[in-house]
Parts: sequence; C-alpha cells; structure tokens
Amino acid sequence: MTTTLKVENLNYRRNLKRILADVSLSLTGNKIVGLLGENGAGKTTLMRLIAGVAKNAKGIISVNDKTDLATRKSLISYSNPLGGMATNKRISEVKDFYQQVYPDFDEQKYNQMITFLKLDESQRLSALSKGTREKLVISLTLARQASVYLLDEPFSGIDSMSRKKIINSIIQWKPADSLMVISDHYVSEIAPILDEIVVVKDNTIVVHKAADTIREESGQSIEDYYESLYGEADSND
Ligand SMILES: Nc1ncnc2c1ncn2[C@@H]1O[C@H](COP(=O)(O)OP(=O)(O)OP(=O)(O)O)[C@@H](O)[C@H]1O
Repeated sequence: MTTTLKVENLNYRRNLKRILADVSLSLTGNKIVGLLGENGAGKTTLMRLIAGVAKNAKGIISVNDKTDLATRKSLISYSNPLGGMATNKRISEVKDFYQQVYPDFDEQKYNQMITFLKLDESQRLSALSKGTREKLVISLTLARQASVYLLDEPFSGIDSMSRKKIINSIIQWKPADSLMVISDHYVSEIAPILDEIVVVKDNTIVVHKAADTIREESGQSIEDYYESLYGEADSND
C-alpha cells in the first residue's frame, strides 16, 4: 500500500508562543523527504506532533487516512531520543523494551544494523557517547517495519565517516512503499538521497518541492537553493 501522510491546517502554540501556523503538507509514496529549516524553525515540533508525542495542536494529521492517535503511532516510527529510558539500562534491555512495545520490530534487521554500526549490546546508556547513542536510536527506529519514519537530526553527533556510511545505507534499510522524513543541518550530505524537500520558516512550510525540480528550475544544488531562501530574506530586511 502506498503511504500517505497528510497534515492539514496545523496550528500549535506553547506558553502563548505561536510555534506552527497553518501548516499543511501532503506526502505520498515511497520517498525520502528532507525537512529543512534553521534552528528553532519548528522541525522537531512538527515531527513530534505527527508522531503523537506532542499533542494539543489544532488541525488534522493522518497516515493512510487514519487520524486516531493509536493507529498513527502504530504506523509511524519516530526517532525518539530515549529520554524516558533509565540510564542504567543496557542496549540489550532497550532492545527488549522496543520488541515488547512494537509488534513490527524486526530483530533480524536490528541485529544487522547494530553489527553494521558496531554497537556493543552490553553497554549501558549512561556510558554511550552522543554519536553512539544516536546510532542506537537510528537502529531502533529503522528496525520497526513502519509506514512512516521520522528521523529528527539523526546524524548530528555522529562522525563524518559513519554519517556517510549510514546515509549510503539508509535506502536499503527503508522498507519499500514507506515514507521517510529526515531533518538535518548537513544539507549537502543528505541531498543525494532526498526525493523531496520541505522547508520550515517563520512558523510554517514555505517550500515543498521535488529535489529534481529544484535542481532543474533553479540550476542550483539543494544546499545552495536552501541557503538562497535565507539570503533573499536578509536582503529584503
Ligand atoms: N516546550 C516548549 N515551550 C515553549 N517553546 C517551545 C517549546 N518547545 C519548543 N519551543 C519553541 O518552538 C520553536 C520551534 O522549536 P523546534 O525545536 O521545533 O525547532 P527546530 O526547527 O527543530 O530547531 P533545531 O534545528 O534547533 O532543532 C522554538 O522557537 C522553540 O523555542
């Protein structure tokens, strides 16, 4: 089944501050989508709302036309940063927890990923470096056989060699027909695997285009095009 993720007129405030305003987005098919935007633009908030981790927004969020939270959560694998996990837990125990909670958890795939990423299952969370922790989050998130993957800055603490290795492998790990949304500040590194680009700016989505369309229409790389969105704004100030 072709996956469809729809966000319709999403509005979200926290402590009287407007964080997302009239956000609408429709993503369909077997794609990898880059969610770009400067610090504080609202990328994490948008992913948390779609994943159902953050609540109380106005608007409609649906996956395959299903809007109820339980169904959405069962269809979406979100790179939750393990905040609720006790730090004395070993990687193997975190894996056990995921396996119990998510019926779609594929242990074989998880094992392949932790071998590829050289994770030691006996290590406790408290002993993990930032990058190793992120590798664990990527493994846990992609081990689920979900319809939608939301990866929020998955590579920020990971060394550049491992980052390239992961980015080059992500297409193999992504199940056919699933949608993957990746937010990242290393635009040039992820650009080669992106099918579409979504840019969040000034509390809303200002661009949603196919990566190839951007390259053809603007004659620019994705990174240069993205940076030009900010350059133009500055010159208008
Ligand atoms: N709990 C909160 N209470 C109040 N404001 C919040 C809260 N969480 C986020 N914000 C604000 O919402 C805005 C969007 O934050 P968000 O973390 O979604 O941005 P982001 O695009 O993911 O940024 P980054 O690239 O730095 O991760 C920011 O201005 C932030 O200060």
